[in-house]
Amino acid sequence: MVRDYRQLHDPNAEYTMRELSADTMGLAAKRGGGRDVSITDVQTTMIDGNFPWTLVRIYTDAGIVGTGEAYWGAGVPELIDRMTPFLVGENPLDIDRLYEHLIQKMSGEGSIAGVTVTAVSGIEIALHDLAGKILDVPAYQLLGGKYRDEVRVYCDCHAGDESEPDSNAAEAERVVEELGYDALKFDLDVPSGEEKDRANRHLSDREIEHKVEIVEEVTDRVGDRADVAFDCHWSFTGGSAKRLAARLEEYPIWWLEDPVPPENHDVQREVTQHTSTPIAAGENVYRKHGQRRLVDQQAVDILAPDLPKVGGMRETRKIADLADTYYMPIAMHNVSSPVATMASAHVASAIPNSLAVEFHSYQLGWWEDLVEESVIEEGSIEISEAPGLGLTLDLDTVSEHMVSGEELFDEA
Ligand SMILES: O=C(O)[C@@H](O)[C@H](O)[C@H](O)CO
Ligand SMILES: [Mg+2]
Repeated sequence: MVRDYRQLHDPNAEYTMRELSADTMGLAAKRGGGRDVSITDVQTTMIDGNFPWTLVRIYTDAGIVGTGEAYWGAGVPELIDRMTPFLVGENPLDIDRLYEHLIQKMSGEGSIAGVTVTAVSGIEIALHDLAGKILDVPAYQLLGGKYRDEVRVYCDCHAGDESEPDSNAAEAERVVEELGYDALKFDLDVPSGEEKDRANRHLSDREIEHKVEIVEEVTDRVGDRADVAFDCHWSFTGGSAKRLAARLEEYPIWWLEDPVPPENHDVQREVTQHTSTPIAAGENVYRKHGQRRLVDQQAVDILAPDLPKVGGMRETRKIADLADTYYMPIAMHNVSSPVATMASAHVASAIPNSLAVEFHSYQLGWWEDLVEESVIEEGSIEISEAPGLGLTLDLDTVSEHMVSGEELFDEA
């Protein structure tokens, strides 16, 4: 016999597991859904975008298909192929259990933990899309409902338009005025002179002053209209990062990102605690277990997990809740197609502490053509009430931009 909350009120009531699930099935059926669904297949295809975006589709015996996306990485489609037998026959609504199941199965096989988590993330997102469609609710409802109808998006302008002498400032102005963003990011590790490689380098004060100039030009030009972050791509030593961050304290910057390499959280913490310049990091850290240390150690001011890499939608929700116990905002890193961008937006809508979600592909004319819906407008994403992620893949555009040798998905 199974005890449940009804037995607290009616001690004589007894329900078996079968009766309980029949009850739940009845509720779902009334909503037009139904719990009696099994996974039949999982397919992937890769798009030649800013990165090789890996789209994932989960097929079911109810004819309902869920779409997700994994962050790029070597071997991700192969890993997803290896996970498919662990999913076939399972109920796609058991998202948390299936997530754990895959993590357990795949680590048992000795795969590289990081990329395996990336592959699981793509599946986890597709399960949310699928569950939303089965239950006929938008994905944010599976995560606790909405804090906000619109999610703020910041535009990663990379290194600016390199044909312009003051390229960052000119591009900042263009993106604010023509594209309607009020939140931007620029690279601050653009190679110049001897700074050729992206490693953890010691910076001379001359090099630091060059970076200060970039920050000054951009914030002078758009600082009254836009928040601007600067990304260092984990390039500097702790000592140089501290000196740079201290120098930037007088400028109105949103955050300084990844000044030091991601492996050593103690160095990250040292930099963050040494300066009033807000420090963000997190895009290279996996699962709540990795992110927990950044939070607990207060090693960052702003946490920047990448949803289709860190473990998916529920994992990001859990990480956001951990961060919230330290009043720490979440600025989701995102370099994905519209699929994982929309997954990030649903989570950003459902968590209390979302600051903004990144958009990395403003120079790629066909990014939005991958789906039938409009995604980003005037620097924000409106969360739709359509079931699941609320997106329909445009298979013609997918096929046009597939990495060579990839196969198109089966029709739903
Ligand atoms: O925060 C960002 O968008 C960057 O760190 C990108 O992920 C990086 O340039 C990819 O190699
Ligand atoms: Mg970054």
